[in-house]
Amino acid sequence: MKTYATLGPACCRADLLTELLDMGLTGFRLNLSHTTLAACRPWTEAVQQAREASGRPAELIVDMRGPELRMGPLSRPVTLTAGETVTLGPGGLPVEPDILAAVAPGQEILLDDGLMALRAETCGRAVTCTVTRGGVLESRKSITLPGVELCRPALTAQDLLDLDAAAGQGVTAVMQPFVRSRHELEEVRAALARRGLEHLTIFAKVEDRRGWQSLPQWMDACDVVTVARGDLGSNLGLLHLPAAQKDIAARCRRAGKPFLVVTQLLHTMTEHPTPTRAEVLDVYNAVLDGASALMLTGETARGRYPAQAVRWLLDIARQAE
Ligand SMILES: Nc1ncnc2c1ncn2[C@@H]1O[C@H](COP(=O)(O)OP(=O)(O)O)[C@@H](O)[C@H]1O
Ligand SMILES: C=C(OP(=O)(O)O)C(=O)O
Repeated sequence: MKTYATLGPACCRADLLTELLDMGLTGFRLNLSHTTLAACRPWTEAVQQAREASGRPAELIVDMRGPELRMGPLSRPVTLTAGETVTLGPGGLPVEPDILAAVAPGQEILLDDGLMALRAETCGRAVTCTVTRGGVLESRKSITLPGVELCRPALTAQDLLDLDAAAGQGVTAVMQPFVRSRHELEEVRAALARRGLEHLTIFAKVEDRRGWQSLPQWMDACDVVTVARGDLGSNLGLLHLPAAQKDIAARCRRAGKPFLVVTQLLHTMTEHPTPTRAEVLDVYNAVLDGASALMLTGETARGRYPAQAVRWLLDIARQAE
């Protein structure tokens, strides 16, 4: 079983990363939706120090921006209260123009993997919305328009710059968001080949219905299918996520394809030192369903108990195996 932890302010110290590798963690993921590779040099150096201190190779996966929809940067968190009106776009919260153009009145808009929700009221260059589920919105959180699909390139200009820096920063794999066709994976492979990085592993994230349904057409063009339950849950509706995960697992098993399960595996451990029974069962079941890899996100990137979360992940996986 391969196990990964997402890098973030809560864990990026060489001594802690070494401890995680010594426990048996396979490697780390850097989510480039929140940063650039160049800006993370101190973190990638900490990974290199941990490799040397532990004597383990430690994979380093960069998760590209790709076609994923994100809120723009915020200088500080914004509290959204149910019932209030909020503006997206010029004069309001930063959102890219192609997202605003795709919104029609009545559209549901989910923020931060569905933690918060809005309903679009009036649309134009800016979109006014009613907050239907409140919360605290932080910088560059995910934005989902259920049922709407934007046409975006597989790799952003920043992704290409990040790939330029990959060889010099010890990157071993890329994770491509919102894969919906072979074509996108071929673009990623070509971008890697142009940089002499054809040896990098490609993880392909299933994040919406089209990605799920087209899986048989593109599965063999990646190395590891990734069940990205954050966006997949928001796009399908949370109630449809279990069937989707089971179906993807079954298809991967039949094809002999490795697959990774990620997001909220041990979410409670972001704030608490132990997981819930439900989380322990979820991880155990993912292993029984044939997952070849598991990945923590916020638990290690920003949580209070990164080392304990990794310990639990490894222990549950071993117990299941
Ligand atoms: N490189 C980073 N720099 C700062 N904060 C980060 C970074 N990566 C992750 N985080 C924090 O950890 C949270 C959980 O990580 P992740 O699941 O990868 O992000 P998201 O939920 O936004 O897709 C992020 O929302 C962010 O608050
Ligand atoms: C891991 C995921 O991707 P991201 O953190 O980029 O939303 C997910 O959607 O489950």
